[in-house]
Amino acid sequence: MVSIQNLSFSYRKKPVFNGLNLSFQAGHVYGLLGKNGTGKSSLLRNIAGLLFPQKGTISVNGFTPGDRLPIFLQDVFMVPEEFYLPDIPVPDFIRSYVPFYPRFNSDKFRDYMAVFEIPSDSTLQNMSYGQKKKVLISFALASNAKLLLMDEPTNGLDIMSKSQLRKILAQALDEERCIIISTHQVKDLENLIDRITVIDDGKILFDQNVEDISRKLSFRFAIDEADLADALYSESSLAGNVIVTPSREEEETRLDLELLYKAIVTNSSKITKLFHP
Ligand SMILES: Nc1ncnc2c1ncn2[C@@H]1O[C@H](COP(=O)(O)OP(=O)(O)OP(=O)(O)O)[C@@H](O)[C@H]1O
Repeated sequence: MVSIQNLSFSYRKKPVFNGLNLSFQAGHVYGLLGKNGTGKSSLLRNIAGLLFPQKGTISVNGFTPGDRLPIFLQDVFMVPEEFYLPDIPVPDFIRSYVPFYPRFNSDKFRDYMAVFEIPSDSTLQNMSYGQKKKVLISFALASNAKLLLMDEPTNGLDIMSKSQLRKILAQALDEERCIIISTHQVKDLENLIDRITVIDDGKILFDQNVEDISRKLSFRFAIDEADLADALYSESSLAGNVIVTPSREEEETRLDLELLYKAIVTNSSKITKLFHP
């Protein structure tokens, strides 16, 4: 659905990407991870056609985002970290924005709002940041856009709302849809993301399916000193040393995204070798 080839992008004085290659397929939820300032938001904005590459190409459903053709825009929805919504009643907001999304589904919008426990006839003016975000996310999903770009969607959501969001996103995913989520709050989206892409210093540090990660890596307590010494990453906790280590045969452990991320950024060469022997 999204194909990025040889992308170079910089702000006036700040190079962000130089020759980035990456693709995103329909039917998946991608977790885009990376340190502050590595370019996650800039990448999402390039994909949405809000920023333009200096070199290279981006193709989304066969369109070049920077052309901003209406037929492209109706199939892409970006939920940015910071956003503005007008101080108007929700029904007026819907009436104003629905014409841009011909496949918008009002019933689904009401369903998502109900899951988030926000009355569909309320007013944006009286809402908190988190409540407005829920309206925007409900709109994004109900738009039926094939590509959903979400920048830190769980920021500002309370604990219950985070699980409501996971539920809604899981419901909204189908084979035609691709959801790319940039986040630091990996725990919030565990069990939802099915491919992890880590960007570091403008490059792809890691890009693997959760299934392959679970097959190749194990997340557990160290058995003894030797086990600890062999680990790709370790962290002490009250219950013992937690480690990320290559899986032994037929060993199945629960993927811990936070530990995985730490292992990737601290020991990327060994992890890369494990996935690309
Ligand atoms: N409008 C801008 N003008 C100039 N430089 C910018 C602008 N926006 C971002 N940058 C710089 O570009 C780099 C990438 O920023 P970006 O916001 O894409 O990173 P990020 O990975 O999303 O960061 P975070 O995790 O903190 O949200 C950073 O070094 C940042 O300082």
